[in-house]
Amino acid sequence: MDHASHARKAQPHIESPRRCNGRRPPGRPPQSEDTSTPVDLTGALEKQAQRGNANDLPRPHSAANNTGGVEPRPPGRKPADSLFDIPPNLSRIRRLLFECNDPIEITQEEFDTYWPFIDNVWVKQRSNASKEGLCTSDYYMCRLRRPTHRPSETRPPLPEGKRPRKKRSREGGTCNFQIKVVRFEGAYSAVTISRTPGSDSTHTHDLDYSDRVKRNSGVMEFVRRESVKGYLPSSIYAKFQEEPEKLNEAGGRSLTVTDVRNVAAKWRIQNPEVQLVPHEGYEYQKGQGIIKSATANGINETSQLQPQPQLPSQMQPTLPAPSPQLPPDTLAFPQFSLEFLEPYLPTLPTHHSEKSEFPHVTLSYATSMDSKISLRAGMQTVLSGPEAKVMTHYLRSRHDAILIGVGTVLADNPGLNCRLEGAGGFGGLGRMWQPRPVVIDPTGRWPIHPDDRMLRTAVEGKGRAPWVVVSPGAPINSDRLMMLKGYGGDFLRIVEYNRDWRLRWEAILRALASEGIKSVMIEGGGTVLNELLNPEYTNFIDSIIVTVAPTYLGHGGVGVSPESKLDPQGNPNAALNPRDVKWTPLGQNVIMCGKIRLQDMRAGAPP
Ligand SMILES: NC(=O)C1=CN([C@@H]2O[C@H](COP(=O)(O)OP(=O)(O)OC[C@H]3O[C@@H](n4cnc5c(N)ncnc54)[C@H](OP(=O)(O)O)[C@@H]3O)[C@@H](O)[C@H]2O)C=CC1
Ligand SMILES: Nc1nc(O)c(N)c(N[C@@H]2O[C@H](COP(=O)(O)O)[C@@H](O)[C@H]2O)n1
Repeated sequence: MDHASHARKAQPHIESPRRCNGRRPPGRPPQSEDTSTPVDLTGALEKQAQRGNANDLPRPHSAANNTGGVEPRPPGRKPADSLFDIPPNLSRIRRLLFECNDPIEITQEEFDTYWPFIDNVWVKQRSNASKEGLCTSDYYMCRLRRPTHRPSETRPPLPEGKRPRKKRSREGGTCNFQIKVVRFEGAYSAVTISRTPGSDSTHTHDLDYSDRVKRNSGVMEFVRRESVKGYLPSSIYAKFQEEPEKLNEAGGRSLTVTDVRNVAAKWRIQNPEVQLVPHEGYEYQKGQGIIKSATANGINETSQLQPQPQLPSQMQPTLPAPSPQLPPDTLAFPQFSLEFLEPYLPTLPTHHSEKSEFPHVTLSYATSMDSKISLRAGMQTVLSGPEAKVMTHYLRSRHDAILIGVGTVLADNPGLNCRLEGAGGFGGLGRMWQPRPVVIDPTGRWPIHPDDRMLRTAVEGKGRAPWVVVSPGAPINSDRLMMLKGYGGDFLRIVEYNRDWRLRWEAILRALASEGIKSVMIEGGGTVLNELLNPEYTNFIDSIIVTVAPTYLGHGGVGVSPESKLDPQGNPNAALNPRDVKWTPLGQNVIMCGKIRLQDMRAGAPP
């Protein structure tokens, strides 16, 4: 984006699946099965059924007995009028990828086609990459590994007159099912999916239960594609319900109109002037919602799944409607006081807030005792305990933007959203409390893929899509531009450099302010923090909130340490001393808060 422009009306770009040529990767030993042609999913399904370990899986239909499972058409095409382009055998392949009875080897293209329809089942735990980057292993655990509720003794007492909410516990308790997804890239590309040694052999629940807990991104992508055409969410929802077998096959049986609204809201925010319309043959009627037009088929047929007829006001229920089930990664709102943070935070916005030249800047990161923020560059390292993590998400909710360098995106694949209960997508409306992720990527190193957590988070209505700060020479072709814009993100070109051909932070911060960002929390990584802690930039930093962990990560870690400073006599001096410092223990961590800026450079700010 030209940083003064707000034109974000691009149509979405759907990436085509990557191709592979079926060759074995160099240096990889041949396996007992012939892997020179990767096992195709339907073939794997056949084999499982023949070995008798496919439980009650039906054998694949042939074209002759195709009663719904096999689609006699290639993926990526859909019959006229259908809102779904469902790949062949989807429901059975979803079950295969859910059960993971035997290791499965598939092509990258098959993985890209089917994984979005089953990703709701899994939560990624960690990734390992080989030295050459040709092989990556991603470890996933079943999303239902965690319990739904806290034990009652840790729950705070309810205010007087409030009835305890009925909490359903998880079907079958928690689930210890874990898988490993190994990808070989390069000339040959293949993906193997297998259970990890520590995994249980089955889930404690069925696939339908996972689908009820969370919608998969394949289904949400169908919703997004329809939303960007400017249709009313209730109309999209009604249209989906017209194809129940397709919706079920894709795992979307539990799709709600709220899910559709959340996806549509993202596009709507950027296109407020567009008048949303029902689909052709539908109309909106007060009190009835979306109904089929009388002209459509000669009858005035009310859509079955639409809002209930309204009750007269005296009959409206007095209790609030039960909260929809929150996503499993929701963080409970802190029950401990975070008051100590207040002096270091941006002031809460008012209607009269003036536009400043620069936003309030908070540096916030977690460090070891030896000032390392990760074990090594490119490796995500957890340093915050549960309480400090909740604090970080609270801090995210208090800033308009969260900024990181591209090194951190590539290392961590972060969500950069606020997952506190009550934030948008976690029980809150729209994008309430959700900050804008900002990535400094001057040379366009981030490939930007729909599977990236920041994009997935945006699609799921649980965060905003990122703005990517680039330099003028960054390779941004129209596909990348359209894709990022399609998700609600954008590129921000900065043309001011310092002596070392680095982007000037004043320029980045000024551009963010001109886009309406009044506060930005900078999380890292090492390169970004080390630059900003130098005297050249410290007058742009308002405060610093550091989570200190009781560990030494050692010499190989990514360190945070500004350049040394000398006094006028040439003797070494402390590089930076934060002011108004406060230390607060929080669980296993200690939080250090301090102020950095000496004079306020922001236009209109008091001296
Ligand atoms: N514990 C914690 O709280 C946190 C830890 N981390 C960890 O930090 C590590 C990543 O740190 P690191 O590798 O240093 O990466 P960074 O995230 O700091 O990104 C560095 C890259 O960002 C670009 N960049 C940053 N500033 C500028 C600028 N002024 N002008 C131009 N480009 C700029 C450069 O890209 P280019 O090279 O393309 O020019 C640079 O190489 C990861 O392991 C991550 O897990 C990250 C955040 C928080
Ligand atoms: N506060 C804090 N503590 C840690 O221990 C960390 N490793 C980080 N890392 C930062 O948080 C990002 C991950 O965010 P999501 O949970 O994916 O939203 C990561 O990219 C770092 O910026 N922070």
